[in-house]
Amino acid sequence: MSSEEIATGDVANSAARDEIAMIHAEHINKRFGRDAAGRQALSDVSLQIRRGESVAIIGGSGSGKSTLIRILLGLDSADSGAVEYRGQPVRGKRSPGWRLLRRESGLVLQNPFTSLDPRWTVARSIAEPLRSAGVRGRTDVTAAVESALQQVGLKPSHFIPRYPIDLSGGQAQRVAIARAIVAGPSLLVADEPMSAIDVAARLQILESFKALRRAHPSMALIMVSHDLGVVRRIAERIIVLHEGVVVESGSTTAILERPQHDYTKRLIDAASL
Ligand SMILES: Nc1ncnc2c1ncn2[C@@H]1O[C@H](COP(=O)(O)OP(=O)(O)OP(=O)(O)O)[C@@H](O)[C@H]1O
Repeated sequence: MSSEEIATGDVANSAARDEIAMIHAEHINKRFGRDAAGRQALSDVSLQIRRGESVAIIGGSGSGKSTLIRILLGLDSADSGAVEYRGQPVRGKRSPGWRLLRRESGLVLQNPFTSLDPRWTVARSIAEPLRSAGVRGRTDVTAAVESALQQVGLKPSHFIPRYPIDLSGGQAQRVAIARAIVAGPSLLVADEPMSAIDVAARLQILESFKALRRAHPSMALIMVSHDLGVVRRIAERIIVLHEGVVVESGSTTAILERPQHDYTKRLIDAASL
């Protein structure tokens, strides 16, 4: 398809464009604080995420990674620029793109204990997105919860009755991942999913993500990570953010083995210390 065909932007082309970019973000700017002490968190960020691809967003602390993810998911608004999900605008909670994203995306955060309600059993936490989506049948919900637990390598009969307090950090994070994928999302977003987990359990989390990608080849994964070892194992493409600017992006091999930008070179050097 030519770029002219994509650029026409009519409804018929939305589906075609979806094949090319599931998420399409253009010229995103975001500033926190209006005065001189304010901070330009993102400057003119444009990117596309395709169906089924696995993309890592890397960058130092404060480079704008979480802000970018929040804007892509419609959880925060940009000052200027546009985000589309499957050809639909993501602009506030009434926008069609936001509604689609709410149904079709799952989010995994750094600390699983903040995303799981301590008063709820594992089964209830995992089932909650299904219930919000209107799935009511008890058998359907139980089957989906069990399947989600199996997909993250947790034995359903052991984990279904437990509460978060009975889980290790690694187990809790896998429950949080099960919750994020239980409704069969088209897009899974993970913001530093391993950084609060002890090193021994990180491999299991990584394996869970890899197994999910094999089981759901059309699901896109966006992962924010400081850990270039993780990024190398999970991502096909890397976007490098520095002070709110995309300084470089490309295939994982190209970025990690032949970085062009000094900042990327410094990140890679620091990771090998
Ligand atoms: N709600 C907010 N109010 C004010 N400033 C904010 C807010 N959220 C983020 N910032 C600032 O915007 C910049 C980007 O923050 P962001 O959290 O996106 O970075 P990050 O790359 O995810 O960092 P980290 O790796 O430390 O989580 C930082 O300077 C941060 O202090």
